[in-house]
Amino acid sequence: MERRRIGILGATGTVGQRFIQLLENHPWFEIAWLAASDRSAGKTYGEAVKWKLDTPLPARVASMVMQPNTPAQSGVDLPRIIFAALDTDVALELEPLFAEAGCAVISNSSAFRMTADVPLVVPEVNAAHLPLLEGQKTRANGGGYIVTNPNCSAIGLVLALKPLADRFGIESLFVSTMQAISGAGYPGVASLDILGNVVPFIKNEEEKMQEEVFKLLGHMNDGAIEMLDAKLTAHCNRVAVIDGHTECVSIKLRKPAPREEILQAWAEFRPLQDEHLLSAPDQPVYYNDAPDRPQPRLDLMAGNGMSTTVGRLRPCSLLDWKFTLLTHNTIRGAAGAAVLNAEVLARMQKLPNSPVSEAKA
Ligand SMILES: NC(=O)C1=CN([C@@H]2O[C@H](COP(=O)(O)OP(=O)(O)OC[C@H]3O[C@@H](n4cnc5c(N)ncnc54)[C@H](OP(=O)(O)O)[C@@H]3O)[C@@H](O)[C@H]2O)C=CC1
Ligand SMILES: N[C@@H](CC(=O)OP(=O)(O)O)C(=O)O
Repeated sequence: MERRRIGILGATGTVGQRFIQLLENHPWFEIAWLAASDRSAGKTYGEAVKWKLDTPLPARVASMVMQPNTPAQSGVDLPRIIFAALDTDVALELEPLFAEAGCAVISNSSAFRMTADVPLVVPEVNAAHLPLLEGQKTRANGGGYIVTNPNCSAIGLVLALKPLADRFGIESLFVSTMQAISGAGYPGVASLDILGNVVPFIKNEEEKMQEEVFKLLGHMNDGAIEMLDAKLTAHCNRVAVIDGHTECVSIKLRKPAPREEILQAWAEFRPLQDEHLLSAPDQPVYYNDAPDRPQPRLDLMAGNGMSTTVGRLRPCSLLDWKFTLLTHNTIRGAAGAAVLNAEVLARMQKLPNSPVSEAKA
């Protein structure tokens, strides 16, 4: 695979830092451009960032100069692949500018997830939706486009649901989340609000989970997404955990589903196994049969943070079955998901040329 220059927009934030950690030694991508707010432009990355990860900030990246955050102002040769980790209101304004400038914008934000011609993708679940981006390329003329990954709670949920949807069909679903504080970005939730506490509200989260799951599990029909026809209700809560979103799920299926067949559906769910993608975990849904798992402290890094761990499958007296799942919100739920989307686009030869040899500085 030819190595490509990439940029990171929102590089100083919680998700931006994960991008740096995941991409610094990535054999297909080279970090060549960084930008965030006007507060950061002109500083070195090391000066602009409050590095919060438990691996060292790479020295090469620390010395890079943060660029202005619009394509027209960029001082160095703009890469044509941009990983974006911006707040939604900022993404609404900036992401289209980069797409119109001919960039593939691989976005984390919710700004365009539900836009009809923007793919909302988890590759194991709905890589078949990626051709939607062709409609955007026609409009923008420059060959740029936006591809999005879902809300971090929706990602873990659809990984566990997809094998069940395919084998048994989903009729209705109840999900209650316990979401880590890193999901709120930095500095996020005040320590006085969250320590020793649970906050039963995350703005817009329940709405996003409810609508995104239907698009993710929908089917392409005549060039558009036909949403999943099911009922879903979500309760979203913030808990005093640093990383890792836990979700308790009760589900009603359309066909009888014996326990062994559900476990088999998860175990056999390896849709990307022949694609040789660097960030794809061998086992996207890992079932842990211990009675008290999954737990954020113990199961967070399954599949290098890219697997969803499921446990506690048991009958539900209201619906059919219930289980618990855990997903790393800033890796599988954010930066890792976007990197995997880019790897799939690279394999499909849908990424613009962004050759390393053209780098100016
Ligand atoms: N945290 C998580 O688990 C997940 C987050 N997401 C989504 O990813 C996006 C980023 O989240 P997160 O990293 O947590 O947020 P943070 O608040 O930690 O980081 C925000 C980033 O955006 C930059 N920024 C702020 N204002 C502007 C601006 N006007 N122009 C350009 N850049 C700006 C900041 O730069 P500066 O340092 O200069 O202020 C910073 O780099 C959000 O849309 C979020 O909803 C998605 C999935 C999971
Ligand atoms: N809102 C999520 C993080 C996230 O995924 O947000 P968004 O859907 O805006 O990208 C959380 O607080 O944990």
